[in-house]
Amino acid sequence: MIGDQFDERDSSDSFAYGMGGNHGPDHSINVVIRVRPIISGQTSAQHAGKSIATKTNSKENGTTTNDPSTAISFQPPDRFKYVVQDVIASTVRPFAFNVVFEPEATQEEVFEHSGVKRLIDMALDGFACTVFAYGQTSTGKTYTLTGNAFQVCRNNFEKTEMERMETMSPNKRRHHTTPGSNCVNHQNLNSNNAKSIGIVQLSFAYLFEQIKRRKLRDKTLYVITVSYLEVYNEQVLDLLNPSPRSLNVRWAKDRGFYAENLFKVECEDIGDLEGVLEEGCKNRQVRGHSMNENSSRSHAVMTITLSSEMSDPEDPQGFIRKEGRLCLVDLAGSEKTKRTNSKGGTFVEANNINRSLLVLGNCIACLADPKRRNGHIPYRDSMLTKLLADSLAGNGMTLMIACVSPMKCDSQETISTLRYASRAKRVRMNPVVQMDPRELLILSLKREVRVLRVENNYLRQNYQIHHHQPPPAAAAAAITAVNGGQFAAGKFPFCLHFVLPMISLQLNENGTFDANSMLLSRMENMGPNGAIDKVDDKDGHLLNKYMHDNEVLRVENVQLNLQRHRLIRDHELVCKENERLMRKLNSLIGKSETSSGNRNRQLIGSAHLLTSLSSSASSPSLLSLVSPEDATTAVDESTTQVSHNVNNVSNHAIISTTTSSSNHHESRPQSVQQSKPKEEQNDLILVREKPNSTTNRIRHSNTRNSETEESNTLDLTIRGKSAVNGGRIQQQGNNVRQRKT
Ligand SMILES: Nc1ncnc2c1ncn2[C@@H]1O[C@H](COP(=O)(O)OP(=O)(O)OP(=O)(O)O)[C@@H](O)[C@H]1O
Repeated sequence: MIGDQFDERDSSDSFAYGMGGNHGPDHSINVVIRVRPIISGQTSAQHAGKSIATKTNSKENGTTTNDPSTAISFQPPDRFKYVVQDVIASTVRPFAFNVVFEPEATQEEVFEHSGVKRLIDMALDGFACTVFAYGQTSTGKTYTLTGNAFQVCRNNFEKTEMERMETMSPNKRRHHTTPGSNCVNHQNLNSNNAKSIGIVQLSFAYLFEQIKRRKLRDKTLYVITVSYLEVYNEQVLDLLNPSPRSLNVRWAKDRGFYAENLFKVECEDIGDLEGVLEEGCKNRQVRGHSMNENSSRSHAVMTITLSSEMSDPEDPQGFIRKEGRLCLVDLAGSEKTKRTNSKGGTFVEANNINRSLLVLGNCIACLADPKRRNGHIPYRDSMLTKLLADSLAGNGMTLMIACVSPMKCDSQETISTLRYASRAKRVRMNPVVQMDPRELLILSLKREVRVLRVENNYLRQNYQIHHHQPPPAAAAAAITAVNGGQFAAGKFPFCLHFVLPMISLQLNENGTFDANSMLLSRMENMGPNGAIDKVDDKDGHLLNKYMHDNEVLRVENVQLNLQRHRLIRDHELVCKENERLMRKLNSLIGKSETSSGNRNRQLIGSAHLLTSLSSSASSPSLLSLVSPEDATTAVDESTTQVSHNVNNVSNHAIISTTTSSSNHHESRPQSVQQSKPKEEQNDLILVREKPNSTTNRIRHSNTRNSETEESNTLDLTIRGKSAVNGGRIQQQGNNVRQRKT
């Protein structure tokens, strides 16, 4: 094997849950290459001199040389690159893939390192996963998927059938139908060499191993159902229920394209699955041509549906149900009819195969092109692309195993297959867990209830509301009012008309109501008639419970939010009022300055303090952290405190200058203006040391004290904005200096 083990980068955790609306991270189709060995018989005259050994390379003196006879060679040190000789154009074409299986690779190695195991794990987790084998005829697609056990058995069976038919009368021969699955049974399969089984059988074993492990680990229970169909000459035939009538392919919004009336078999153990595989292989259209004596003439699609049920880790009474899917697709090989010598029926089959593979190529080309990806994709041009539409661009994960021949004579086809594969590598996938819409709704409601509870607690804490449950009657009344009377005592009509009114309850940050995107997407997923109209008793009970919790919390949260907005508005009004008062104060100061002189300078200081207080009170940090009510109280308190401090400043100043006055100890900011005696009017001059400094220095000088003839200066340092934000002004003792001049 060249390259790394298949990229195991993602765990299912990284994917989204949903029904297609919920988008997870982008992933591209994974592509691995398998080079078939030269098989006995190919050294015939047809291939003589053209066959090649794909033994990769040899190193001579540190440089790499490739065997000139090989069509495919690998180029160390870049192990992921290899070149294919284009015999006709006499050039080499470089290609790069993450994983390339050399001819010596065993079936087990392919299974281990191709990434199939990871896809099975994802399917068990609820994703839709697809493995498909693509390539020219006779490159080993069927061998890679199912080994050669069935081919050997089929040959034996066909031989004995021919012999029996020859002994029959013509009339009997006409009415003779193929017997059941007697030719290939479980014993047959096991009696074959283990190497001849393919990754499908290995997948079955791994699947049951994992199911057993999960059952023990988290008590997950799985129900496995299998369907098996083929697309033969553009007709869909059921391989488990053979009938000359083909199945119709229909399209539904929630399912995409699907084959109508397809037979599904429930499988309980690995034997059942292998029986289904045998039955399908036996009924599949196979014919020989000059390049492959067992050439598949149809595209075969086996779909294993994995319905799981596990207990919800977040709700001991609840269950999570998912529906994963594993699709195993063995495509018919592209062929040049000249080389395969196809005639008659085989020629028609070859044309149909080539045409459907061409349409598949066109779809891949569209999906791989970022400009065309979102435009029209021609899925409807063939039955194959209709059935693979989901695997190509749906919400699952896809692995392409591109099989190529090592022969030089096949180099053109090999190059074309590798181009195809390179293009497929660019197709982006969007894995989403497949869940029943009803289950998904329950899960999303549960999550919503949890989120609403957190929000509710937060709001209660912020607004210091201590009762934990809203009054049920009030809440129910509120819900009834909001839902237009359709809420009836815990019983919810579960359809669109119920969901619609809930949308009107969503309140955005601006205080206006808008639609809830989650609910909208839920509505979209429900389909026009409300796909979840009917609920059974158990689910109905759960749904009612979560819907009820959800509604009560939602209504309560809306009320709390309204309260919050009202408080914010009140707070803003208080701030505006403060500003208005400030302006009034300033104008009063201006008017009285001429008449009152120095006394009013003191008020300027107060005004500045109030201004800064007012701005700090309306700061967003305060609003966001403290409830408006608290904030308002804080503003009031801080105003009072500032007033006190202003007063104290004033008093200190006065104490230091006019020691005889005692009235000032009781004075209030208003009284600073009104009741101060004239002879005690002091100068309060606000001096900024630096224009942007946060430290303001208040210089106080009494020039009016004519009695003592003293001019006292008081320096007060007020901690600037930060202290003001806290609603306090701190006088720093060290910075209070009295100076006698
Ligand atoms: N890796 C391999 N090891 C051994 N034998 C192989 C391998 N790959 C293919 N073969 C053999 O090559 C022959 C052709 O393989 P197979 O039928 O699987 O090709 P195919 O691509 O499915 O062809 P078609 O498209 O015509 O159905 C078979 O006899 C098969 O046993």
